[in-house]
Amino acid sequence: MRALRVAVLGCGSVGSQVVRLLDEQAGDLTARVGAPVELVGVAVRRLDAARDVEVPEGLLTTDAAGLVARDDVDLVIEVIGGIEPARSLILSALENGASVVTANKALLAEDGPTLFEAAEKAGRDLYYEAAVAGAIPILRPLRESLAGDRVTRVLGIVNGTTNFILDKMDTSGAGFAEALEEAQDLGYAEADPTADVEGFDAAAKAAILASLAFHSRVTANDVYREGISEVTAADVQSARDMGSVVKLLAICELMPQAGADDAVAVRVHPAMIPRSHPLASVREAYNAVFVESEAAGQLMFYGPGAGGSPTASAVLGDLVTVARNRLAGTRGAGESAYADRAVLPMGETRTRYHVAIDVDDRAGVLAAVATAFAENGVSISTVRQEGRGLDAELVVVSHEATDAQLSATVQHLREMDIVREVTSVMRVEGDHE
Ligand SMILES: NC(=O)C1=CN([C@@H]2O[C@H](COP(=O)(O)OP(=O)(O)OC[C@H]3O[C@@H](n4cnc5c(N)ncnc54)[C@H](OP(=O)(O)O)[C@@H]3O)[C@@H](O)[C@H]2O)C=CC1
Ligand SMILES: N[C@@H](CC=O)C(=O)O
Repeated sequence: MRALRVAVLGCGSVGSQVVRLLDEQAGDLTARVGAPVELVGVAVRRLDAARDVEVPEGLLTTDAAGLVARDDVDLVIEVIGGIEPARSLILSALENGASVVTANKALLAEDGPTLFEAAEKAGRDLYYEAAVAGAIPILRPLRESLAGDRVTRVLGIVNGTTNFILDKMDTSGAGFAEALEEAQDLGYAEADPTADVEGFDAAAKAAILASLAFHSRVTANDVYREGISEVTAADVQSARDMGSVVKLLAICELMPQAGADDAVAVRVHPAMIPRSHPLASVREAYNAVFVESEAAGQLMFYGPGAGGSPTASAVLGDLVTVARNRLAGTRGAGESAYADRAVLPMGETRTRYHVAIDVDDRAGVLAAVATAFAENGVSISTVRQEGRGLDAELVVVSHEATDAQLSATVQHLREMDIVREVTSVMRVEGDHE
């Protein structure tokens, strides 16, 4: 029986675990695929770097381009990350007839269409389950299990590092900097944590989720993004006071448009959600994705969203599928982006705000604040006032309005004489009423 030949590009956190599992589970993989799976090369940047796995003699190479150009490679696993050389290597692998498995969310979100078109042209598979929420099977359910349903909303905690930081701030009262330091000490956050804390990683994952959920091409540029670096201990306390918790959410929604096809709105930002919401109980570095669809209703997928071994589990799952397809001479479902949906700008997205304001404690202040909301077309849901002597704190939660109306209201408040400071502004998701 001819073996399926696999090349792995990258042998870091994820690649080393892929190489380990290929060795440790060789027997089971042979049984599941229907042919032996043979590792034929592992491309890295530095041959002499310490590795978490012992790579078999003679397989390490710094010539990734040469490895993917070999005509005896059936399957290429790309776990280098970033845009280049990952994109060129994947394109070259497909052109040379190999099927590809990747965990590279940054590349898929930036230039997915180029990769999908190349896979289509080559008649090969391109699978990427590991790119969103690590070990959690979420892309296959969206692409296959829910293919007969109509998904209307996907709400996810898809970045483990920021969930760990926000959870720490919530449980210990720590500030952002202190919680980030702990995340770095524990190895969750990178030395440069920008992609995680500023929401770029979650935005890439949101683009991938939205593309699959709504059968339309959504790229990272279409995603409204705010990170968590501005979230303060006071914001987190404010959330606690109203029975809520702050989470960095990736929100993908189908938005009905009068006389036109539904548009999509995709955003990543910190938001307060009630503690009773299923996503509120997602602690530490765990991920969860909450899917709403017309026929199935509400579904939740939960598990470890990062780390070498969990991510390698998803990579190996794809490897088995792709290898079976290869043996059967078939292809998987491929991309399903038949709908060319408009992307709604953030200003037109409907949301709710929690606003905490430090005001002069004098007659008429509540009426003046209520007027500012009304003049911007925003209806108030709840108001809480606490007098503190000469000043008072007002906490207002709005009803749903467009994001543009809500941010204009905040600007209006900032310009009012009686407002000393707007101390906290955060979007609110889930039913607080
Ligand atoms: N880590 C995680 O928890 C998760 C990661 N992912 C994704 O998986 C992918 C890999 O991530 P991760 O394992 O953490 O990354 P690492 O930085 O740990 O590993 C990257 C690997 O790629 C190698 N490499 C870098 N540049 C080149 C090059 N030009 N040619 C050949 N090899 C190269 C490095 O070689 P060397 O070792 O010699 O430096 C290293 O082995 C990324 O796309 C990431 O987004 C997805 C989900 C979770
Ligand atoms: N940095 C990411 C790793 C997985 O994608 C995270 O923290 O979730």
